[in-house]
Amino acid sequence: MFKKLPGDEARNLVTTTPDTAIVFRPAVMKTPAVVTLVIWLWRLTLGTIRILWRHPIAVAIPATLTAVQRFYGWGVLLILLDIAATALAFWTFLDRPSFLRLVGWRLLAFARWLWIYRRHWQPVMIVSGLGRHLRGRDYLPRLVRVSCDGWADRVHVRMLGGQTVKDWTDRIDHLAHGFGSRSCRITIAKAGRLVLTFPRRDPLAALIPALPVPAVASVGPVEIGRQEDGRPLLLKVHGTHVLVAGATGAGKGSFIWSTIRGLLPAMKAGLVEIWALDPKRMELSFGRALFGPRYAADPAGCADLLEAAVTRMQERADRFAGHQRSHTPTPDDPFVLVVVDEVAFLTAYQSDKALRQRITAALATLTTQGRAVGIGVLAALQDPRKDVITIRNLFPDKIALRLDESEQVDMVLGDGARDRGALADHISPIPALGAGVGYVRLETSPDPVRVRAAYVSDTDIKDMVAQFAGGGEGR
Ligand SMILES: Nc1ncnc2c1ncn2[C@@H]1O[C@H](COP(=O)(O)OP(=O)(O)OP(=O)(O)O)[C@@H](O)[C@H]1O
Repeated sequence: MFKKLPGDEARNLVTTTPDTAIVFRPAVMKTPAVVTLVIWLWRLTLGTIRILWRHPIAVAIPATLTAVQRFYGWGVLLILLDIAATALAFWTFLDRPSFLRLVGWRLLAFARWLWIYRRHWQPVMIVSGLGRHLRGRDYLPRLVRVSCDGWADRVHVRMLGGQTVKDWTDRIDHLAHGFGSRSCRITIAKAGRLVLTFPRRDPLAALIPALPVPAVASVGPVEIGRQEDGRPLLLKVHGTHVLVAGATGAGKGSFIWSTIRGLLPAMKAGLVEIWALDPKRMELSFGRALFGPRYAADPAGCADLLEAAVTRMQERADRFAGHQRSHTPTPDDPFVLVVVDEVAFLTAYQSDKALRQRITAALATLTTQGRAVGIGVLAALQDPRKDVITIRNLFPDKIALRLDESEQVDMVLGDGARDRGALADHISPIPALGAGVGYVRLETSPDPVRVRAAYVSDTDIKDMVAQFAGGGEGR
C-alpha cells in the first residue's frame, strides 16, 4: 500500500517519477504472524480439497500404495503391483480401445496437465498477455481440465472476466509454442469457456490411397478422405456449392477426383450427372470419357455448358414452383454437379470480355439459385483474391489447401478462420506431407476442420473410366 505525499522529500522512496512533485512512500502495516499462518492454512486446505475433487484417481492410487506398504510391507506391495501390471497388459492386449479410453488417455491427460500445462500455465499466460500480474497477485485464466486422445490434447479454459475470444485467437502462436506444440486451435465450448486443441502428432502426415468406390448409389455426403481426429471426411455436394482453393500443387485435383469417385455408382444409376469444365485441360481431361458430352475445355464451350446448366436449372424451377421446395435426385431429375477445375481461367484470365461476362453471370446464377433444384457447383481455384473471383462468397462451403500468404486464408474461408487455427499458409509444400491437406469450413460450422483428401492416382482414374465410362452418356 502506498501513501501519496505531495511535495515530500525524496527519501526512502519505493516509486516515483524523476523531477516530479508527487512522491510515494510505503505505509508499512505489520501483520500478526497468526493471521499469516491462518491464511496459509486456509489456502493449503482449499488446495488439497480442490486436488482431491479434481483428481480423485490420481490421488487415490499413490495413497493406496503408500497405505499397503505401511501396513503390509514391500513384499505385498510388489506382488500387488505385479498383478496390476499383468492385468493391465492383458486388458491392453484383449481390448486396446477400451483400455485407452478408460485408463490410457486419462493417465496421459493427468501427466500432461501436471508436467506441461500446470507447470507452464502462469508464465505462458503472463508473457502472452492473457494473464496479469498486479500488485503482487496473478490474475490468470483458469485451467479447467485437460483431456487427451490419440493425436491431440484438449485444454478446457475459463477466460478471465472481460476477455474476448479474439484476445485468445490473436495469441495462438504464443500458446502453441509456450506449450510445446506446433499449432493451437481455439473453439468456443460455452459462454466464457474455450477449448484449446494442441496436436501432439500429425495424423494426416501419410498419403491416403484412393478410397474404394462405394457399393451403394448415393448423392452424398461423399467420403473423400480423413479428418484430423481420424473420422472420415464426408463432403456434402448435393444442396450446396463447394469452393476448393489452393496454390499450384496443393492437391485440388484429389478433392475433385475423390468426389467424382464417390459419386460413380450414383452416376451409373442415373441419379447424378457430372458436367466438367476443364479450361486447363490437364485435370478432368484424364477421365473425360466419364462425362460423355458434358465436357468442355475451350472458353466458348465452357460458357455454352454453363448456360445449358442455367437453362436446366430454370426449367426445373418452373416445374417445381408451387409443388416442391427441395430436390430429391431421380433418374428423371438427377443431381447435376458442375465441376470447374480452374475457375479463374474463365472468370479473370479470360481475354474475351463478352465470354467472361457470360461465364461469370452463369456461375453467379447457378450458385445463387441452383441448390434448391439439385444443381451444385464444385469449383477449384488457385488465386482467391477478390479481383480474381468476385463470386467466392456465393459458395457456402469452402476448403483452403496450401496457400501462399496468410491473408488468403480468410479470403477463402471467411473472416476469423485463420485466427481460429486454419493455418493453410503453414501446410507443407512437400507433396508427400502437404498435398491434399486443407481446412474445411462448412456453412453450418464456423470452426475450420483440418482434413486430407485421398489421392486418386492416374491408374485409379483409368480404372474408373474402364469400369464406369458410358453411364452418363445420352441424357
Ligand atoms: N491427396 C493427396 N495426397 C498425397 N499427394 C497428393 C495428393 N493430391 C495430390 N498429391 C500430389 O501432389 C501433386 C499435385 O497435385 P494436383 O495436381 O492435384 O495439385 P493441384 O492443386 O491441382 O495443382 P495445379 O493447380 O497446379 O493443377 C500430385 O502430382 C501428387 O503427386
